[in-house]
Amino acid sequence: MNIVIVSVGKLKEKYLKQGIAEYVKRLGAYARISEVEIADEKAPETLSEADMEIVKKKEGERILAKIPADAHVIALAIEGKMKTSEQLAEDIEKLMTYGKSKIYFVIGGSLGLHDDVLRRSNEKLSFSPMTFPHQLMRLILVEQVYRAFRIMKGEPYHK
Ligand SMILES: C[S@@+](CC[C@H](N)C(=O)[O-])C[C@H]1O[C@@H](n2cnc3c(N)ncnc32)[C@H](O)[C@@H]1O
Repeated sequence: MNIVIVSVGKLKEKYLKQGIAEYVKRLGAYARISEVEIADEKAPETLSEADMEIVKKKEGERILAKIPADAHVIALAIEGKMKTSEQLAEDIEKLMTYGKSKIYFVIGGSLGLHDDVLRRSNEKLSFSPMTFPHQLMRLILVEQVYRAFRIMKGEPYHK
């Protein structure tokens, strides 16, 4: 299974880099995991609605250019569907059973994901109704994907 995490913007915080690197290393025992960083557009607080749309559109085009046609795309979106960790594990296992070998998780930038990306996605996954910073979201996601593989394999994982 190839897991790709596509996210907008460069990861800056050292503590996040270390945390993500640790879970990527652990996940390596179960799947091929890679990260793709998309350049972000400047998004000052003063942007009009139309300018925000342009920012998201440009970032969205860059995201879509990285996604192959046969990928199963899971967009992270606050308004998406919430799942338990066990459900995520079950869903990844089902995708593997149905021969889907590429799962692309997509995390938006500070303004979120453009509708074109949401339309391309096969599902929208929410981690809660709260808004998380996109860089922190990467760490939370990679931990949950690792947890999913541990659950799938029936291996012990602290609750
Ligand atoms: C700072 S948030 C963007 C906030 C933006 N106002 C919106 O509504 O999408 C950046 C990205 O992190 C991800 N994200 C943040 N909180 C999330 C949550 N609770 N569930 C799923 N994804 C989330 C989404 O991919 C989002 O595009």
